[in-house]
Amino acid sequence: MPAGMSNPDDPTTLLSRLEATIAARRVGDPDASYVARLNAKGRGKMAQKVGEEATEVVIAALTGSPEALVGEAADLLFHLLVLMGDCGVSLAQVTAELERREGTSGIAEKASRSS
Ligand SMILES: N=c1c2ncn([C@@H]3O[C@H](COP(=O)(O)OP(=O)(O)OP(=O)(O)O)[C@@H](O)[C@H]3O)c2ncn1[C@@H]1O[C@H](COP(=O)(O)O)[C@@H](O)[C@H]1O
Repeated sequence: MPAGMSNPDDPTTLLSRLEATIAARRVGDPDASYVARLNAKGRGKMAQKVGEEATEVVIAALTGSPEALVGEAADLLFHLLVLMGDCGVSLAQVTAELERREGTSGIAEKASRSS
């Protein structure tokens, strides 16, 4: 583990906890909660934030430091979870889809689409 890093939870555990926090805050006070504020602004704003954060990830990857990419990737994952929650899509559904794909080469999967 890089020096100065604490020992974080398992990534899936942390993302599940964040998903639960987001669900709880959604109905909170927009003056006190960023999630509640995003919820009050609606799905369009949530989707816009995902687009913005994705662009910032691209910029950090191409021109920034690895540390900058860490920050932008965290922003993107957070905003994606907010948007998914609003759409009724759970982290478990996404991990199940990734699990279904596990072991299938992307090259082989793409080739199978044309046959
Ligand atoms: N992980 C995050 C997290 N990551 C980023 N952000 C916020 O996301 C915002 C993004 O900043 P921007 O300048 O892009 O957004 P903005 O100023 O709203 O932008 P525009 O309206 O101008 O587009 C900042 O306010 C960040 O603090 C987050 N806010 C909350 N969380 C988690 O969500 C939990 C609940 O947060 P609250 O709902 O605020 O209690 C927190 O305990 C955290 O665990």
